[in-house]
Amino acid sequence: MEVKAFYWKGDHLLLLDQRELPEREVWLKLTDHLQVADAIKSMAVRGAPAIGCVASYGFILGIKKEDPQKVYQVLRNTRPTAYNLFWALERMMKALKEGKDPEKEAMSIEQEDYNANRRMGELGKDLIPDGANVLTHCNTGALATAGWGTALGVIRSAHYSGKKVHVFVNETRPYLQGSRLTAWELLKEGIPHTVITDMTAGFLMKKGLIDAVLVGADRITKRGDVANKIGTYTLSVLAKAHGVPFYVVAPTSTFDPNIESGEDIPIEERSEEEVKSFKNCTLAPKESRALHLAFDITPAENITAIITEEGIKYIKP
Ligand SMILES: CSC[C@H]1O[C@H](OP(=O)(O)O)[C@H](O)[C@@H]1O
Repeated sequence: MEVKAFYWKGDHLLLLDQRELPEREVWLKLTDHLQVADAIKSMAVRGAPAIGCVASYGFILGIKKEDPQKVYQVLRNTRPTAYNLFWALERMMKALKEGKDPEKEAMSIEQEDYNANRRMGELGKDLIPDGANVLTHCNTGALATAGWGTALGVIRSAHYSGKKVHVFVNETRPYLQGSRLTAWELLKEGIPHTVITDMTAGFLMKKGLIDAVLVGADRITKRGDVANKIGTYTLSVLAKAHGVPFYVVAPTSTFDPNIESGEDIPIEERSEEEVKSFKNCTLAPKESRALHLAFDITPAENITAIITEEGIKYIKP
């Protein structure tokens, strides 16, 4: 059975609490938009496409009792970087204004995202040679989307096409989306993988042990700059220095048509506490300051290709 991050149940949303993985599978029953907003803000659910889908269902729950504009704003204000959130909420508000069934709209958003992931998997799998060692950052799998995944979806598709693919999984401090979530997904399906600390990737590239890097995206600008999990930019510089192909995999719902340069993308800054401790484990003196930028910007010049459900855009030869 495929991994799912959420299930819409008509009058509530069942959400897998990703803060509890990999030790526990805890499902939250969300019955109003405030609970959904809190789940997004606290990263019980995360991942640009998943956030868009879940916010759409939160919008349905909210407008049963609240003014749609208020509901829209509450959900919109949860996290500032992932464009899919705004794209989905604008689509829901438009559907409402046009007299369409909002529940059908939200379910279409979910189904379209899943279909896009499968399509990107089919397109992207041919870029992964049989026997390849690939590196991925953060979590871009079923937990970050409506299912299957974006970058991890390409890796899944390559695996299920019969190719031998091994995945180096960047742990991705501080939330550990890689070591906690990507490894959990890959283990469930028996896809070979090795968790590494974030600082290991460059040395593996120098030793010729990485054949390609595949990452997701939270927002992509008109010129092809990409906002993604913090550490992505560093990986892109290392990949460029070592001649390793660097692929971004994202549906068209991640593309922001209003922004030219990545410098104009708002970068979420999260609590210092999330850097200085993890699940009650102290990682730094409580008196020390910490800087917690949740995303960074990778310039188009560092990207080999962007894979979308509409095709593969080669940024550079
Ligand atoms: C399939 S895109 C997932 C994207 O979202 C992640 O961020 P977060 O876990 O903070 O929501 C990361 O940037 C991934 O690439």
